Amino acid sequence: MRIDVLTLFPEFIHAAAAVGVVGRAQQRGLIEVAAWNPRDFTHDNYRRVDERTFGGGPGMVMSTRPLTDCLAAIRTAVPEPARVIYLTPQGARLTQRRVRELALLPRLALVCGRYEGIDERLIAREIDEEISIGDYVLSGGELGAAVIIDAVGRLQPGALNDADSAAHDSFEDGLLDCPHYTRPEVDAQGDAVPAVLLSGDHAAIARWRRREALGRTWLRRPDLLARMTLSRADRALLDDFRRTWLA
Ligand SMILES: CN1CCN(C(=O)c2nonc2N)CC1
Repeated sequence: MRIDVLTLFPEFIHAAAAVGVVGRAQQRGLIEVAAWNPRDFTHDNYRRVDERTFGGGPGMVMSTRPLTDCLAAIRTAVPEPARVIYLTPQGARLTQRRVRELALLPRLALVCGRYEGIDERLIAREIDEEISIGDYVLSGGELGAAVIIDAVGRLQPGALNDADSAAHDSFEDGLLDCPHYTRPEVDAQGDAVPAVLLSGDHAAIARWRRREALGRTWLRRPDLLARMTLSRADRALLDDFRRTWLA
């Protein structure tokens, strides 16, 4: 997969994509991340990339001409067409389901706005999809781009090894992840690892993990549970968790 990022801060994108699983995926040739700076597509002495907004009021808007020329260069950089995504609070909230769909595409182009954003006509003309990473306002789209690069990059075949398995990540099956424990078995405060995890009984461990994932989702994100149709076995595990929790 190739991801092109239009950003005034290429160094941020390169740094975010160079570490961890995504950095390793790049080294393995599983993903390619390229950053493009619209400032390189300006033609004035000051390399201006912002303009005043029509209608007056505070805030600037990113200049359209450098963005248009930068996007044209991105589109023609390689033959593969890209799905062009604009990061914005006005976008659809990013979900793991959408991440899994985006991870299957051959190429993405992520447009990172700064200031008040980009001209609405540019959105209508150039943007395929608007995505928000959450209901809060950031200073630019770069953090959203980094989120997409990481979430999509780690799902590329071969990116994760067993230690990083995405199989039981939160949201992968609609549920939050179960709790995790490592050494020591009993910590300095005297808190012990749940005995089932030390039992070697893999079936019991799997049941415990599923029960905890169901219970944690019920407690923390009932909205996720409401969207699910639980199997008879899951309903029994959740009932057991609820009985214990409410006892
Ligand atoms: C123009 N700029 C405004 C701030 N911004 C965001 O707050 C944002 N991006 O993605 N999810 C978000 N929330 C990016 C775009």
